Amino acid sequence: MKAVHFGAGNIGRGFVGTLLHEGGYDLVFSDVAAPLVDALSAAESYTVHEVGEGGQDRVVSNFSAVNSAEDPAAVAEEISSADVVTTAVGPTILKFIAPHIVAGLRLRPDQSAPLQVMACENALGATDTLRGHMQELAGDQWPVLAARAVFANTAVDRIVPGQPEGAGVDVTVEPFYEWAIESGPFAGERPNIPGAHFVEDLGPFIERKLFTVNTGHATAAYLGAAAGRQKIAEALADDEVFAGVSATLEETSALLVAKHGFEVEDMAAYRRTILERFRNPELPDTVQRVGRQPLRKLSRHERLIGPAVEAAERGLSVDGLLSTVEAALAFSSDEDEQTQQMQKMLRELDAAAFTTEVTGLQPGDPLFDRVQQIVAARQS
Ligand SMILES: NC(=O)c1ccc[n+]([C@@H]2O[C@H](COP(=O)([O-])OP(=O)(O)OC[C@H]3O[C@@H](n4cnc5c(N)ncnc54)[C@H](O)[C@@H]3O)[C@@H](O)[C@H]2O)c1
Ligand SMILES: O=P(O)(O)OC[C@@H](O)[C@@H](O)[C@H](O)[C@H](O)CO
Repeated sequence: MKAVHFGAGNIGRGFVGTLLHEGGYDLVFSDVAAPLVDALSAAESYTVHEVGEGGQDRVVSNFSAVNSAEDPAAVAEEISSADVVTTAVGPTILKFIAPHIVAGLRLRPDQSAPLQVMACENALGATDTLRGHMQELAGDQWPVLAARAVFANTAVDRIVPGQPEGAGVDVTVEPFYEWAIESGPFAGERPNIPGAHFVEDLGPFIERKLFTVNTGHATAAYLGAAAGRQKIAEALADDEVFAGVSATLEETSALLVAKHGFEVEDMAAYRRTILERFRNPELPDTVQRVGRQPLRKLSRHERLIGPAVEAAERGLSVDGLLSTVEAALAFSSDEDEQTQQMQKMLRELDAAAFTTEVTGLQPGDPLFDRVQQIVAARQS
């Protein structure tokens, strides 16, 4: 069995690649970072160090690496004979992955079992987004190519921080993981991924993950940065940040209970587990990594505005979520392009234009006025 995985970064090596390896797949990593591809090509194995309670080392082997920028033909060739394709590149990069999968499907023999495609990104319906890009590219050929693949949305959860200098291709991760995959598309022939669970309706799972783990994480990062903390664990040790994260997560839990019927006690237990994960003192995770790309995180269907709009429509509290939005606007980073772009937009656009462009909220939407006021206050 063979799996081609796009994005050999933190979660790619530290989670998706690890589980695919443990499921018996020969792995082909595809990335555009030449030093990373070279390092993987030169390595026979790498070690995933799980740090924190119950953590152990896991060794990943039987992999190769291809640079998709330098050798797209080799990537297409690998996909033509693969069983599974996964991605962990970031939601905005999926449009650059689509041409490779389309090229691979063109080469794929009709009698092959359908290629199983799963985008493992922090976004609602990421695989649907990838398939949409592919369909657009394939044009009239799409019905033929689409018959050669199945597409399943997934929700992946494991905190994989940025890796320290000199770690090579080894990865430090938390012991916890969860991978939920839509079962419907597979018609019985599911990929062999130990520890993954298959669900008929992914909607509640991905929203529970994105609007709890990622909303809470973003809140810890933005409030933590405002309080001068560098590590996520340090941010959580600050009583005010902790109170802010807890308040925000109570709001998203109330929404998830109302919308999907999760039990109140189950959501409380889920929150406790997540807060413990954030507090893991052995995990070198930073507010800079977790707060990266604030324009994506402030967009309409993402972890802050997404649940805030739905909570407001139900008459639920959104004060905590809006405090996180306020802190996000103050976020600064020397490394992150989007953060600098956000600061530039705050300087150049008026509050109404910024609110519309960044959050997707329109005048007349329930939260538009409150968000616009937060933006205006930031600009004054
Ligand atoms: N790190 C985590 O804790 C975590 C957990 C769950 C989900 N995710 C999601 O996984 C995705 C990746 O996150 P990450 O933390 O691993 O980021 P990362 O930056 O460590 O890895 C992304 C990798 O994608 C590569 N890449 C960029 N453009 C590419 C292209 N066109 N083709 C092939 N590879 C390309 C980069 O070179 C990099 O190696 C994001 O969507 C993120 O939200 C991350
Ligand atoms: O990857 P992002 O930028 O969408 O979000 C940053 C973190 O919240 C995220 O990477 C988490 O560590 C991860 O989603 C945990 O499963």
